[in-house]
Amino acid sequence: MSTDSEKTFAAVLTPPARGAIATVAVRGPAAVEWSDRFFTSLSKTPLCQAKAGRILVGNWQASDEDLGEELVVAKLASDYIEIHCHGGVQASRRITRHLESVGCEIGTWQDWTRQKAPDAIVAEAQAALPEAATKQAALHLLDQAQGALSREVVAIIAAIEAANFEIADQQIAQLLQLGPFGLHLTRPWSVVLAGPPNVGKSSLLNKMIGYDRAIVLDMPGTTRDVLHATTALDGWPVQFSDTAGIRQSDDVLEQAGILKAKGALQQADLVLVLHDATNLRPHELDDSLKELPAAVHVVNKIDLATDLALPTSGEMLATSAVTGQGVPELISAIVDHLVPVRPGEGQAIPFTLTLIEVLKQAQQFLQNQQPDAARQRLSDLLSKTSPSPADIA
Ligand SMILES: Nc1nc2c(ncn2[C@@H]2O[C@H](COP(=O)(O)OP(=O)(O)OP(=O)(O)O)[C@@H](O)[C@H]2O)c(=O)[nH]1
Ligand SMILES: [Mg+2]
Repeated sequence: MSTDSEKTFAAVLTPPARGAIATVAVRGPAAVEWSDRFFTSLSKTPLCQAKAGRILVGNWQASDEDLGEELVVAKLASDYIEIHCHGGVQASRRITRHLESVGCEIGTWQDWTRQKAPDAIVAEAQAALPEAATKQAALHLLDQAQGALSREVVAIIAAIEAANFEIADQQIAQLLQLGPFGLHLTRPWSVVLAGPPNVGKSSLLNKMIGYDRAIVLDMPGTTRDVLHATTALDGWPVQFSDTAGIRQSDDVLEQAGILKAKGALQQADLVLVLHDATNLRPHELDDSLKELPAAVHVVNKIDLATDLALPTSGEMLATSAVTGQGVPELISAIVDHLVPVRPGEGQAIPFTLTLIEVLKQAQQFLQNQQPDAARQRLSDLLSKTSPSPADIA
């Protein structure tokens, strides 16, 4: 079996979608030789004779029958070639097929990133970066891609090796506290709008996202399926789900919608339970909407109920989906619920389920007086030869 330093490896670095240009990168001892088998530059300079840093225009052709493709090849180092061909899927796939036919290993851009990253956590962060839905989420992932979490794990290993078990335990606990936040760097928070029919759930959704995503009608039972809309609140990615009004119903279709609505409640990070200011009946609320683990109660349509006396407890907010009154306050309340603690710049954050799981295992080992096992578990996280964090779970 060839080692990483012996093998020649290629990957398409651009997304498999429409685009003007696609880039295939080839690295390894045979990168130049194998590219030379297919590429003829206009100047007839073979890549093996070109200096590192040269960019050559030419033709990539597998055989005389093959029409070939005009493209650009950059020789970035004696073992590193970048081929810039036409965009889309087929042109780049043709090139990787040719390279594969002469023995080149083909991988994904994530494999490419993994190979170049200094450790497995950095590699995971680099692979996760394109999944970040907002700039703010991307900045925190960028910190991890630049080694913030790796350095913290190294510090914890050092604390264990120095027999500072209590400090190591605290450091792991601090990281674990940020776990739920870290998971949302690549996956939006889920906020579900729920309540009785006709209270204004769909209207409020539309108001908060700024466009008409859901149908609004003065008719109870308008929304049936669960509708999703993703947005950013204060820079954090949030997926809203609008649901069918929950009530007793004999209508089979409505019942199906209500069942879906109840299912959505289970997946939510936060539920906005809506009430109608013109018809406040909190005691008649369906059981599924009582005692939710995370809920904000919202009295909507306050523009129609000017003499309404609202409880001032702060758990009840008042809005008008028509005038927008109370909507900024509601958005602030949502953000405060979802992101109560905001990590600082450069802070270490575990950002995958596997990272969190391994940290928990290491903590458990420490608490069971098995420091060697804890240290090993943490070292595995960094190691590129051990299974990557994504493979461990
Ligand atoms: N005046 C006023 N009318 C509102 C407000 N919010 C919603 N409405 C009206 O109330 C009616 C019902 O609104 P929807 O948004 O469809 O209510 P819903 O809760 O989604 O209803 P279902 O999908 O049937 O459960 C529509 O006529 C809206 O225009 C509000 O804040 N003020
Ligand atoms: Mg609706």
